Amino acid sequence: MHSERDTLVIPPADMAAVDRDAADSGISSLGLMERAGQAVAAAALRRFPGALRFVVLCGPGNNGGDGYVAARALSAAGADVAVFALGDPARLAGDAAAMSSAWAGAAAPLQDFRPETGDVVIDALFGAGLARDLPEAALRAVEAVGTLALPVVAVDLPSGVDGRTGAVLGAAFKAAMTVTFVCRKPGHLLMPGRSLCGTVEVFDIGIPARILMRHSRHIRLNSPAIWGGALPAAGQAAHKYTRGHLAVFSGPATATGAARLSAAAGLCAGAGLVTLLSPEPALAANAAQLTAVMLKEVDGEEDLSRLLEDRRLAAFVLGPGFGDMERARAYVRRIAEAGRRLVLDADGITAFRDAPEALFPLFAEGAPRLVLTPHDGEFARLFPDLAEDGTLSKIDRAQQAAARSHAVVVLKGADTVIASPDGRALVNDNAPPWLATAGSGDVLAGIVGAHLAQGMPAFEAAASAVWRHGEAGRIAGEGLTAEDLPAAIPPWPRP
Ligand SMILES: NC(=O)C1=CN([C@@H]2O[C@H](COP(=O)(O)OP(=O)(O)OC[C@H]3O[C@@H](n4cnc5c(N)ncnc54)[C@H](OP(=O)(O)O)[C@@H]3O)[C@@H](O)[C@H]2O)[C@@H](O)CC1
Ligand SMILES: Nc1ncnc2c1ncn2[C@@H]1O[C@H](COP(=O)(O)OP(=O)(O)O)[C@@H](O)[C@H]1O
Ligand SMILES: [K+]
Repeated sequence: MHSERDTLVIPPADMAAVDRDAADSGISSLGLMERAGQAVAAAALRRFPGALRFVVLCGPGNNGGDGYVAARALSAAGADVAVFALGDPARLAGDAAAMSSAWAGAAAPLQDFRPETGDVVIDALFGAGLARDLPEAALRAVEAVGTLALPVVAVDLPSGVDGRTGAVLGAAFKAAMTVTFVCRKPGHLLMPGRSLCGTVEVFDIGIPARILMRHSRHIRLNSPAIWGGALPAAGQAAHKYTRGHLAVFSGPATATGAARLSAAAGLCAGAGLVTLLSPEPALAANAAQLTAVMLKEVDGEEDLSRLLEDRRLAAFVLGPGFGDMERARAYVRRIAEAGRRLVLDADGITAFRDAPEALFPLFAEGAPRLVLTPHDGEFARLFPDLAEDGTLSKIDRAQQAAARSHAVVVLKGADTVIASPDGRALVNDNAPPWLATAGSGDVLAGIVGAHLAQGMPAFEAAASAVWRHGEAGRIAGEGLTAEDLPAAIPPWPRP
């Protein structure tokens, strides 16, 4: 399990501030670079002991500086090393210049690099400072290395990956492993960057936690270290109502399965009771399929109002297969007015596509009570301007959406981001690709609902649900269908 420091995610601009603070407090930046480059060399030797030659590609900034240290360390370990430089090494400045001078071997121009089978490439062209598309010589190197499928060890980030957004600038190396320093950067976690990093090793080069914390902006890797303590303990005396009562709205007779998936997941995720609220025409279809999940007819606002008199109904899931947009909006209003907690998914989100401003004020008061679980398409319906703004990272988008809606936003995908209106954001990395299957999102909504019903704060409820959903995907394995997921939800992780 991660320690809290292991979960830190710091964007490159804030890392630059960390570096400045470290220097101001008397920490030698040259020493940091030495440790960074040594760590790269050690990792490369460990992972590729049979390399015929290490080819170190050094860029024009400090990432290149790390490369020169790695070249020296690999050479000192007896390996065959060749260095190729982008730009004239004589024009390097500061620490990178010092490390280039300390490299006793030659540095040929990058244009002369001809990869050979058996090479292991150390990519030290660009890291945190990449500011625009890769230059031509770097693009050619990426292509040549890709053609021979040579293993790449990336220093800090695969060159071409934007450390802030995970976007590819022109082209990028596809690394077998990435050795980064101090903590993860968003580009290691956000797609497509994550898929280009290979295994990520985070190396502590000795920057004290007090400096890191000063510049960390509440972005973390989603991990039980963050929310493990958020589940209220079920004492010996617990009964089903103390474990929370979740209600899930069913769709019409022809579309009941999605809500049943949510309900089943809610029960498996720990809600004491789950009731499916069904319109009259869908009662028979639902009744034929349910056992532990209870069934109740709710066919209009009056039925719902009566139901809301039962204060034990703590949390609701609305959206999976729901279908009726007008009724969705009316139900959401009732639930909000009754002060209940709501997971709004799928059709429940789409119902507000033309009028998101009608949704947000309903849940504006007090601690967040609304959890929105959009995929990218649904997100664009509620937040079209944020979806279109190409300068924003996925983390930025989720954070701004959460602040605007006063909801916890779960922006789904391979790199699901969970954001709170108070600015906290988590990036999830445990979901296997085979979770992308019809109905998988319905299961997630049910898990979030179960956590809300148990009284967890909305952010922790959502984040832990995303993590358990990812674990369930791993446990159920490749080839799973959404129906396999509820039974695979792992127990609550105890630290
Ligand atoms: N605390 C830490 O984490 C530590 C970090 N360390 C290391 O420092 C690295 C960050 O170093 P960095 O800031 O010098 O940035 P880096 O990526 O080398 O590139 C900057 C240069 O590239 C240039 N440039 C940019 N884009 C370009 C393009 N497309 N095409 C052409 N040129 C382009 C840019 O020029 P400019 O944009 O100003 O014209 C500038 O000259 C970090 O990734 C890690 O490896 C360690 O040493 C130890 C401690
Ligand atoms: N490539 C992927 N890797 C891992 N998880 C994914 C990937 N693509 C989607 N997911 C997850 O699968 C689920 C799909 O939900 P959703 O898009 O609502 O589909 P559905 O409506 O069919 O249930 C989400 O939890 C999402 O985060
Ligand atoms: K790099």
